[in-house]
Amino acid sequence: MNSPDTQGSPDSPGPSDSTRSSAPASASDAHPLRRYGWDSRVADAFAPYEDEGLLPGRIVRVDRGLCDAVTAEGVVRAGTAPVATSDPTRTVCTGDWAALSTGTARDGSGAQAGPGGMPEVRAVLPRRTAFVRSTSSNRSEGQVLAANVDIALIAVSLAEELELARVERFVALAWTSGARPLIVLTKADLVGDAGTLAQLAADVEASAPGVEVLAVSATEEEGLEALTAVVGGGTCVLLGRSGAGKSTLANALLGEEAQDVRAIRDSDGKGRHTTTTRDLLPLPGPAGGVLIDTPGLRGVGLWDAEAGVGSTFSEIEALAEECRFHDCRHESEPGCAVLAAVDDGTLPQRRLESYRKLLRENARIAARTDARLRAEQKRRFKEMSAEGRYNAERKRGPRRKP
Ligand SMILES: Nc1nc2c(ncn2[C@@H]2O[C@H](COP(=O)(O)OP(=O)(O)OP(=O)(O)O)[C@@H](O)[C@H]2O)c(=O)[nH]1
Ligand SMILES: [Zn+2]
Repeated sequence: MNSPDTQGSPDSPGPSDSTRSSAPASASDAHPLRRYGWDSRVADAFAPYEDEGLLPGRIVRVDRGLCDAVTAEGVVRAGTAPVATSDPTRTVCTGDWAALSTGTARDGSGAQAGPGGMPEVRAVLPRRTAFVRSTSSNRSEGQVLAANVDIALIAVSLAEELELARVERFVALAWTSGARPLIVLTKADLVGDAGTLAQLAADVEASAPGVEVLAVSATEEEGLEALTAVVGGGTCVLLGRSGAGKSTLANALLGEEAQDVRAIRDSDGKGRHTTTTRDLLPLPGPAGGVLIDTPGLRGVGLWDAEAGVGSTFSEIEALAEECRFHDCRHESEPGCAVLAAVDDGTLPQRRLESYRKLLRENARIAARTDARLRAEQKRRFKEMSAEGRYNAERKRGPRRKP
């Protein structure tokens, strides 16, 4: 689900926002990018770049060598050469916060734009969270699909039999990214009675300890208010199998704005040259927030997901603490608390099997990955997420090119 849009669209901050921008960019409340997720943490991370006359922006779309970023001046097309890297986990991606040179900074001190006057991404701010997928190439590397996601909405259709292992897989993916999973049971109108609905929700809840579960019906407009309240203000993505109702949910969340945009596209068939798609769309409503829906994200696979799998099966990990052997594999070891729980019926056999399967899947992907490259990526990712990294670098001097 992508909504095409033109530059300077109605949902980009307009003139009224620019007049407010006489306040310093670090004042997060009234910031023109507030509805795109600007908060005090982003403001702090951006502060040093503001001193350089760069503009903050959030990446709404990336394609080869170029990106679209929403800034206080609207959507700008920018080059990404200054932040180019051979590490696919570090390439600029949708959802990233960036420092841009546009040559038109408000106070006139704007850092020069790149070749040909093209705005450029000069730096990518540290990511809070990231969805990374394993690429299908032999030399497996992680490829980052979306950054700074707060909530992963996992659409699970109630129109068909629940596949709990699939739900667990998506939950593991969400935890791995650093985002909070939220399970949305879709098509609740197709469930016969309230008792059945409650039972289905309970089954899902048991498979996702600590994860909120909401039932909605897009057709009956039920549960949408609760969902809107949860996602409002944050950055969310949609995960779920084909037909789970993701597009329908996206439309419901995006509201009339998205439909208006679609109407524009439909009126001229396949779209105009001036029309570009966006992978990051603002949510209507007072709280703001955005929905990221990038190609590939919906079908993302595990990558370096061991901890995420652990969080998904937290009750198994807790039981494992009680196993006699520290390195118990919960297969046939004496004194295994996990197997004991299966025996006495407190842990469903299905759960244990699902846990093993996901760990195996993750291990397979890890084995495929060049170990050295992976260690390097991991180290850099840690670095990137470390708060205050930028400031530390400033004190140390400029960063060496990788
Ligand atoms: N009855 C009912 N049907 C729904 C509801 N939400 C979605 N559907 C239907 O379910 C089907 C699949 O919905 P989509 O939103 O296209 O699902 P999707 O997850 O985006 O599918 P992909 O694009 O293949 O990934 C469509 O025929 C929808 O009309 C609902 O709340 N109630
Ligand atoms: Zn054990």
